[in-house]
Amino acid sequence: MKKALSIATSDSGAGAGIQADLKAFLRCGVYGTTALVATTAQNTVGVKDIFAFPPEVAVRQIEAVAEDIGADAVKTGMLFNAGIISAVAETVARLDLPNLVVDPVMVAESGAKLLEDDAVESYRRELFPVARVITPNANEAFALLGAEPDEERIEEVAIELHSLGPENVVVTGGHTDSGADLLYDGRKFTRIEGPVHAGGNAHGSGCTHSSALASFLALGLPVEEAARRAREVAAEAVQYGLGEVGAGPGPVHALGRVLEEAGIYQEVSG
Ligand SMILES: Nc1ncnc2c1ncn2[C@@H]1O[C@H](COP(=O)(O)OP(=O)(O)O)[C@@H](O)[C@H]1O
Ligand SMILES: Cc1ncc(COP(=O)(O)OP(=O)(O)O)c(N)n1
Repeated sequence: MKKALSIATSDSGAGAGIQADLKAFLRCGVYGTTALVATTAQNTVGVKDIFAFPPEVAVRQIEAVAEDIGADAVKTGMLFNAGIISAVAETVARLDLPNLVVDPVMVAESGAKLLEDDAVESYRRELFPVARVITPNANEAFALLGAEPDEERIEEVAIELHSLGPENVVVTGGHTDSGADLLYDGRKFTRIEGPVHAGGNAHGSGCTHSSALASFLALGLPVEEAARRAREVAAEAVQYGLGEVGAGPGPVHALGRVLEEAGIYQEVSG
C-alpha cells in the first residue's frame, strides 16, 4: 500500500485538519500517517484556542515515520508559525521525502487566523521552494503576495507564486464564482472544472483536497491527473457534507459516496 504523511494541526471538531487528512487518505486508498504540529480547540462554529508545539515535536514525528514506514507523498496543512515551517522544510529536504504538497492554511472558514503574520515569509522562502505542488485557495494566493483579492488577476498571481520555487501551483476555487481550480505548471494553465455543490457544508474541503492530491501523487499519477481527481474527491466530500454535525457550516464527508455505494450510508449516518 502506498503511504502519505500529513504534517498538520488537530481540529477537535474533526472537520478539517489532520483528522480530515486521514479520512481523505482512506478515501483515496493510501495508508495515512501523521506528524502533529499544534492543536486547536475548534468546532463548526469557530476556533476557540490554538496551542502550538515546539518545532522539535514535528521533527521527531517526521523522522520516526520516515525511518520505519516511509512516505510516497507528504502534505502540510496548518503549520501556524515560522519556527514550525522552517523545521518542517529542513526535515522534509534532509530526509528527501518525495511529492510534497503544501497547503498554506492561513484563515479558517469561520474567520479565525491560523497562521502568524510573520510566518508568511517562511512559506515563501523555505517551504515553497521544496514543494511539488502548493494549493492556496484564491484568498490565500493573494495574501501570500500581500495583494488584494481580484479574480481577474488570478493567472498573474499563480505565475508569481510559481516564481517562488514550487514545481506546480493549484489555486483552489471553492470561493470563486466559477468554482474551478487553476493549475499552473510553469508553462501552461489548466482549468479544472467540475460540479459546484450548494449547501454550505464545506468545512475541511481544502484539507481534503490537498490530502487527496498527495494521495494521487503517492499512487504515481501525473500532477494534472492528480489535481483533477483531487477536485473530484473534494467536491464529492462537499456534496455529502454533514449539515447535522454542529451548529456552524458542517464538515465535509470524504467517505459519503463510498458508504452509499456500499449500501451502508443510511445505516451509518442515521
Ligand atoms: N461548493 C463546492 N462544490 C464543489 N467543490 C467545492 C466546493 N467548495 C470547495 N470545493 C472544492 O474543494 C477544494 C478546496 O476548495 P477551497 O474552498 O477553495 O479551499 P479552502 O477550503 O482551503 O478554502 C477545491 O478543489 C474546490 O474546487
Ligand atoms: C486544524 C485546522 N487545519 C486547517 C483548517 C482549515 O481547513 P480548510 O480545509 O481550509 O477548511 P475551512 O476551515 O476553511 O473550511 C482548520 N480550520 N483547522
